[in-house]
Amino acid sequence: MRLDYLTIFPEFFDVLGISLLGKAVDNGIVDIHAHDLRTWTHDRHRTVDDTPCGGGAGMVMKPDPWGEAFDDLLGADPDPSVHVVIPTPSGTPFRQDDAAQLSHADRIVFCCGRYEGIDHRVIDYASEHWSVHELSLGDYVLNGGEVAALAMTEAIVRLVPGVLGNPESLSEESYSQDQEGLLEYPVYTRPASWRGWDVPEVLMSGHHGHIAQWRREQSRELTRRRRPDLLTDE
Ligand SMILES: COc1cc(COC(=O)c2cn[nH]c2)cc(-c2cccnc2)c1
Repeated sequence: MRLDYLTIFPEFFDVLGISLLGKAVDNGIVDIHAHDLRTWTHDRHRTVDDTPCGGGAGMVMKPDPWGEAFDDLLGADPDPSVHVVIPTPSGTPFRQDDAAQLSHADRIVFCCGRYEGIDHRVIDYASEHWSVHELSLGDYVLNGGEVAALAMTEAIVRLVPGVLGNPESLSEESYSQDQEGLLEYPVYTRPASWRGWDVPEVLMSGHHGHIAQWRREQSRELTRRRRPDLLTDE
């Protein structure tokens, strides 16, 4: 899997060389390239933004640098197997299913917007050539798409076979299919008693059936309290 990041702050993505994703890069499972969008500017000030047509506060990212970056990175031939991801507050919610689908992609290009956003014709042009996903990390506004791109990257790449040491752990996570889309149950480890708090007895019983039942009940109760929207049968 090749991941490209178009951004005016490419150093944001140096962190991808650390830990799990770093190992995935070292193992050649993932190939990461961060690009400074100003590479594709030609004026003395390396300008990437301009005032919004129609007025309004703030600045908008000019289309030209993005178009020239696409030309260099992707060429002009349409290829639906290339996924262009634009993190934006106006996107569809990024969910585990999106991470799962994108984990099968051979190529993902993250377009990290700043200011008030990117000239919409960039999205129109990209949509004619590649598979474009305008995705929101959550209902809040960030100064740029870089932090969202990092979070989405981790959610996607950890699902790629060979990246995680223990793939079984994926099946028991919140939102995973095996977890029936419920929140993950509370977890514990040693010591059995800590500052007056004990590990629930059932987890020390060695009775796998009771433990599984307790975990299912905990997941349902937690989901009912915190995320009733995830419960389908109520
Ligand atoms: C591509 O267009 C963008 C992108 C971003 C950065 O992403 C997020 O904030 C985000 C992504 N998931 N959830 C939030 C921010 C703006 C923006 C800023 C200020 C006012 N209005 C819009 C625009």
